[in-house]
Amino acid sequence: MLVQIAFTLLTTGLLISAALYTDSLKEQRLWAMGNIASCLGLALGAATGLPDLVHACLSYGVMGLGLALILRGLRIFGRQELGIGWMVGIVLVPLAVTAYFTLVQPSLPARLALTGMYFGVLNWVCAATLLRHGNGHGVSVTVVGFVALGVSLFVRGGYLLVNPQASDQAAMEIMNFTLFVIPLGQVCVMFGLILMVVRRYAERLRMLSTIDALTGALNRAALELQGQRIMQRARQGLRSVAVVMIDADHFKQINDSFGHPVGDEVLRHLSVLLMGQLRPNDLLARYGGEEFVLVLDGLNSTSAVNVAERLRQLVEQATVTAEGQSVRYTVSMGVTSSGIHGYNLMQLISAADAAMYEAKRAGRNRVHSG
Ligand SMILES: Nc1nc2c(ncn2[C@@H]2O[C@H](COP(=O)(O)OP(=O)(O)OP(=O)(O)O)[C@@H](O)[C@H]2O)c(=O)[nH]1
Repeated sequence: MLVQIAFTLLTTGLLISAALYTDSLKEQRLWAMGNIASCLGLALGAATGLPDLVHACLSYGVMGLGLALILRGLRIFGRQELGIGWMVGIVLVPLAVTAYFTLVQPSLPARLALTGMYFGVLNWVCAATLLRHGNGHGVSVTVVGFVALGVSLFVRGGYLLVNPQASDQAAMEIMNFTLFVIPLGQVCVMFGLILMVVRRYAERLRMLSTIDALTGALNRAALELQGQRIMQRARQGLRSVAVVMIDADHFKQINDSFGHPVGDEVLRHLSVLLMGQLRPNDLLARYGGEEFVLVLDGLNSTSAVNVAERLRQLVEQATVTAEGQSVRYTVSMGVTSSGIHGYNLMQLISAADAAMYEAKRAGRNRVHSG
């Protein structure tokens, strides 16, 4: 048990130290607190000198709290919540079992068996929660750990319930099995949780480095990287690729008349509207202040002009409401494709930009191809 506590403390230390260096994840803090509570519960279980009921309630209550915190972290990891009511319930069940089998119908084996089986089931609930809401190596390792912990706690509790006085060979084997599996399960859970945290931070970093914070569209660097890939795949598959440059008309006037925050809202609106119309392989990127680029995989210039015209009309018909004001705006678009300028992304962007300026010169709120 000492090794188990030492290992849990070590991994908790890792979770906490990672939290100190970065803007930490809420689930990471909950898992760290849950681990500390579990260790404390285990240590209290081994403590002596306290009245039996107090000793058992403290130990099981704190262990229950540890698992409730870990389960809450797992739900948050899966973008869900676990209410305080559920957490209190999770802690109260082992307390009620302990009180019943100490005060009402005293039986140490029944108490140990039922609380063990209960903690086993809670570990399975943790595994099921993760399986429903997560994926990746970290999740697999953690699920294996929770399942192993659940099996060993449940089997040990179940055997004790059926054979309260057993001290035969089978009892020894079950004890040896659980003594081997529980620390192993704990190791899997701890490493799995750390892997899951690392993956979340990697996802966060990738988001920050590829997504434009204001509009949610790709940023310019991501456009260049992902756009090149689309070009390459399209060239190999002998498909056409179209590029559309989109620029909000008289945007300076919108900022000047309604204020910068309303201008920001207009940009967000445009981005959401465009994203809602894209197919999975298309790209939308914010190219500059009020300029966006669309990369449309598999479209030639004629089809891309039709798409652009439909988008232009959608923007023209929309009203943006922000800061208590209603704003209508229009966009000018330039369209080109690989059929005219080849599969060089930067060349296509620059041709689409030139076509867009033609649309501006011709009076704005229109689509030009070039
Ligand atoms: N609100 C807001 N404004 C921005 C942002 N980025 C750039 N702008 C503004 O966008 C405006 C662009 O103005 P211009 O380049 O003159 O273009 P325009 O007024 O749209 O005129 P045309 O393109 O010729 O129709 C500038 O006033 C920039 O300050 C942003 O993130 N938010």
